Amino acid sequence: MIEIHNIEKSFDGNPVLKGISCTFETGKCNLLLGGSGTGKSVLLQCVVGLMQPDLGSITFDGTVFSNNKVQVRQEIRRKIGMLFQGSALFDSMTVAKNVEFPLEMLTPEMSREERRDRVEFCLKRVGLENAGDKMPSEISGGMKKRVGIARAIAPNCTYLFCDEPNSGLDPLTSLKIDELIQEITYEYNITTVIITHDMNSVIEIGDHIIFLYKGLKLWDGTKDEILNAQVPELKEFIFSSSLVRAAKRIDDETHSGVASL
Ligand SMILES: Nc1ncnc2c1ncn2[C@@H]1O[C@H](COP(=O)(O)OP(=O)(O)OP(=O)(O)O)[C@@H](O)[C@H]1O
Repeated sequence: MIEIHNIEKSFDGNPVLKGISCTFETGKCNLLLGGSGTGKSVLLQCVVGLMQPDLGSITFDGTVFSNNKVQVRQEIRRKIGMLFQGSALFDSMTVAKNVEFPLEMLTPEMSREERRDRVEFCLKRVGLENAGDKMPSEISGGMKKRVGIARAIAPNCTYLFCDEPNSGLDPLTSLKIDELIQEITYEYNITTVIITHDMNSVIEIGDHIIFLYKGLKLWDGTKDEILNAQVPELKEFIFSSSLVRAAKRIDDETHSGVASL
């Protein structure tokens, strides 16, 4: 579990995170939800140590991360897998080499053969057992995301952070990527944090959703609770989704008997 306590962050005197406290639960898909510019990426960067918060603390399974010794921070960082928004694969390396890269960096004790086996296992796990020799330019956007996931889990991560894993994907591919992330989260009991503004993901995989608005946490709960949330800013966000509006319209019509006329 990752615990965030009263995180504040400003840029040039402009507050972006205004005292955020929340938890990311183990074995669950924790979604950071919110509109553009609400501070999701800044919060994620503070959590993974790419940015220093001005105030507050972050704890990974009981170990304080922020302001701790470099060695402790490095230990925690080694347990973090990242899936970047644009997949961020190395274009000059094959798919297999991309997945092997963090193993070379983080687990020098592994032999070349062990690394190869692990790469093979991870590529198989994400459904890309035959793509190891391909170059990133030869595969689709959805496959790139799968490679990104394989690379993130290769060093046996305990925490998986995904920055908008559905960006640039069609709805069906998005759904499959969401399902893959959820399966991996449950299978390895990892703490997964996903930045999203996609209501489809919320409804599909939102085990725990944290709604940010203008640097504040306004709500948290599950996918089963979100449609009944009584926070006006969240309601506005949810019902800006055409899909949710359409579903609500059908529901209203069904209950008023209009749909059967
Ligand atoms: N390094 C930085 N320097 C100055 N301002 C920054 C920096 N990083 C982020 N910001 C500002 O912080 C605010 C929140 O940005 P952030 O990227 O966290 O939003 P977001 O919720 O992730 O949005 P989106 O969904 O569009 O990616 C924005 O106003 C942004 O301009």
